[in-house]
This record gives sequence, structure tokens and C-alpha cells, in this order.
Amino acid sequence: MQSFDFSFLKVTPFDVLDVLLVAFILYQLYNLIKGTIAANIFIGLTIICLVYVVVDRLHMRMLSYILGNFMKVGIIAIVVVFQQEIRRFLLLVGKNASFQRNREWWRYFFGKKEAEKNNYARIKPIIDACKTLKQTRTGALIVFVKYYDEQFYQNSCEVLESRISKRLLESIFQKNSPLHDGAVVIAGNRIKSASCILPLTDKTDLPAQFGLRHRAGIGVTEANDATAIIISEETGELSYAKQGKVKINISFAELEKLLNKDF
Ligand SMILES: Nc1ncnc2c1ncn2[C@@H]1O[C@H](COP(=O)(O)OP(=O)(O)OP(=O)(O)O)[C@@H](O)[C@H]1O
Repeated sequence: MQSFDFSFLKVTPFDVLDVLLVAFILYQLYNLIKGTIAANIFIGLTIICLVYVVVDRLHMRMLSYILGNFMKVGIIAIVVVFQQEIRRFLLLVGKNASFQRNREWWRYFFGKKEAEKNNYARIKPIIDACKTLKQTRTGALIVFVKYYDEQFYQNSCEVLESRISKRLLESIFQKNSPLHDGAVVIAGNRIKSASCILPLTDKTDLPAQFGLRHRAGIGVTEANDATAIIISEETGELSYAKQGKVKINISFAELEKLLNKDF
């Protein structure tokens, strides 16, 4: 019986690692563009690539010339078209390697209790304000950023630079307040700004009841290392957005856990 010779197939541990890393990167990219217009653009580009390979093999000169030229500028087109996704991908990579994440491990082994106690004092006024806003069905959008990018936020915001306080948050979102439209941005221990106009997500698979407030809350977490609490004026529901994904109708216990982890 004829036997097959697989001796040419030498698989080293680095090959396995290589494949795993590529699979991981593709999976992360898939997660980033899933449900967005970018997913359709990606499919379009893949189809053009496949057509190019076919027409090139069939020696259809005119079409392969046109598609070939298109492919040459393709890389620039990809960078332009996927600007947001590339930004999000780099943020994801940077975030996973960041000092902040390692500091969480540090906290876990040394002095976690102490850290949690301090954090609770920080997040309590926010949770209390959310309780009132939910009860009174007052729409609100509160964004937490690790790094406050002055350029990104200051152009469209009213600068506050104030201590985090329950009553301040409640009064900002009162319907008669001049600052109630838009988002409040919190960084570290400060309310940095209010009335911020944020980028909207272009996701196409969101629930029908999500309007501009929810789209802005999700959008800001796609473009930045940020998380957002969204309180619906219509239903009083509390949602929490992170990395472009949203948890709907969360409880206050859940909110406390999430803020403890992310803020
Ligand atoms: N780009 C934006 N950035 C920040 N806030 C925004 C933005 N666009 C709209 N908003 C806020 O969202 C409010 C309008 O919310 P809209 O009713 O469209 O949203 P929604 O997601 O349906 O929320 P709700 O359930 O509270 O109605 C505006 O009054 C404004 O405060």
C-alpha cells in the first residue's frame, strides 16, 4: 500500500503560536467590526480580492489591470476606511498591556480591601445620583475615561473641573439645566466636563428603542478607552457601555461591580 510522506510538514511550537496569534487577531478584528458598516465594507473588499485572483488566473487583462491598480492603493484605502476600527484595535492592544491592568493584579494580591474601600467612596455619589435619575426618569449619559483627551472633549464640552458630587450630577441632568443636553465626562476624581457632544456609533444591530443618547454612549466607548452609563428618559432603564458593547437594564448592584472594575 502506498504511504504518504509528511516529512516536509515540520511543525515547530512557534508555528503553532503563529497560527494561534493570527486566529486571535482575526477574532478580535471580527469582534470589532461585527454589526457595523465596516463589516460590509470588509466583505466587499474580500470579494474584490477574490475576483482579482480569478480574473488574473484567467488572463482577463483589462479587468485584472483595473482591479490590480485598485489593489495597489488598497492599503491606503483600508487605513482610511477602517480608521475607527484600527484605532479601536490599537486601544484594545494598549489597554491589555497597560499599567492599569497590571495594577489590578497588584491590588488583588496586595491591599485589595483598601483599594476597594477607597473606590467605593469615589463611586457612591455616582450610584446615588443614578438612583435618583432613574426614579425621576431623567435621561443621562455619564462617561468615564482613563485618559482625558483635552482635544477630543473640550471642543464640544462645557469645562467643569469639579469634585464628583451626587447633587451636582443630579442638577446637571435636570431638564431645565442649560447643561443637561449631552454627556458628563469623569476622569479620575473629577467631573471634567458636561454637555459633551460625542461621536455616535454606526452599529446597525442595536435595539429599536436606542436613540441618540444610547448611540453616543456606545460610540464614545468605541473610539476611546472609556465606559458609559446611559439612563433612558423614556424607560428609566440603566445601561452600561464598554468597548462598543452595551449591557441593558442592569441593576445597581451590577453597576457597582462594573464601576469598581472599570473606574
Ligand atoms: N452626539 C451626542 N452626544 C451626547 N449626547 C447626545 C448626542 N446626541 C444626543 N444626545 C443626547 O441625547 C438626547 C436625545 O436622546 P434620544 O431620545 O434621541 O435618545 P435615546 O437613546 O432614545 O434615549 P431615551 O431613552 O432617554 O429617549 C439629547 O437630548 C441629548 O442630551
